[in-house]
Amino acid sequence: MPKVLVCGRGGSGKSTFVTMLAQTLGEQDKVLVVDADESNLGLGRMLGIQPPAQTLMDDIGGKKAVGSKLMASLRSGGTEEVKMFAGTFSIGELSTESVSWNGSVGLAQIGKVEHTNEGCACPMGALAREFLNKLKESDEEWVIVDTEAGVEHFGRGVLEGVDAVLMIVDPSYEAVLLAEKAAKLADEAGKAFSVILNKVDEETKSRLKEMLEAKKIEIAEVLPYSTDISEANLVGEPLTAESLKQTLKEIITKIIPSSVKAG
Ligand SMILES: Nc1ncnc2c1ncn2[C@@H]1O[C@H](COP(=O)(O)OP(=O)(O)OP(=O)(O)O)[C@@H](O)[C@H]1O
Repeated sequence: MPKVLVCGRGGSGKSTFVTMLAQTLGEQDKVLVVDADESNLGLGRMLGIQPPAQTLMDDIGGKKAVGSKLMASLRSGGTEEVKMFAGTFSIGELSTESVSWNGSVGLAQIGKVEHTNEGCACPMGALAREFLNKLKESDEEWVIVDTEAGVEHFGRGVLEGVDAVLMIVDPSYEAVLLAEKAAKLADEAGKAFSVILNKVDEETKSRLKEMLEAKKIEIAEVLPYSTDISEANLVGEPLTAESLKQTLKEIITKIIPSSVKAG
């Protein structure tokens, strides 16, 4: 199954969507959710999964070690390749300390900003790129990547190892502009790109459709504003995808038509 990267502007609903998609896919397959947002702390809570004991960054020696490898590569003028993993690996080979499982859905975190003045997030971007490039999922496994707001991860090449990019667009002009930029960047990288409208009502849905169609951006699906979702997030409860399950299945079918099995 494919690796899917979910992006969007801040607060558009990326983590909410990733959670519900993972729950829906988890009914039939194994799903690894990769949290590539170094600032946000809420994904584990939404998924109802205790975050893993350590991040993938900790697992390979910490941010300083990765930063030194990046510096060495820069000093060599690019001749010294940055290698964080010896070769390819499967989901099952990831250490138990760096993935937490709840049934068929697992959560891994690239790394988090832990200290003031700790420097830029480039090591996280480099790690996310190599991790996704070298992780080989089977036909029964999905990888869903939750990203930081904006398009920085496009610049860092995080999408290199993924198969499809889903962009969450909430009702705002900024989201439309970002969708236009993300569509161009995904096209440049040769990745399938689809837009999901989120938190819309009938009025905002048709306005957004017009604006995106004018920019030749196709809308894969529409998720309405849901009071169940906003209430669960308000009190910090895990989310459930029950009311939106059919829509999510349609989204999955559009990403990869053969993925939804009978029953
Ligand atoms: N379909 C929806 N209906 C109602 N509220 C929603 C919906 N989707 C998301 N929300 C609300 O929008 C807010 C932002 O959602 P979420 O944290 O998933 O966004 P995000 O894009 O991951 O944010 P960040 O950029 O901070 O990582 C939350 O309060 C959530 O409850």
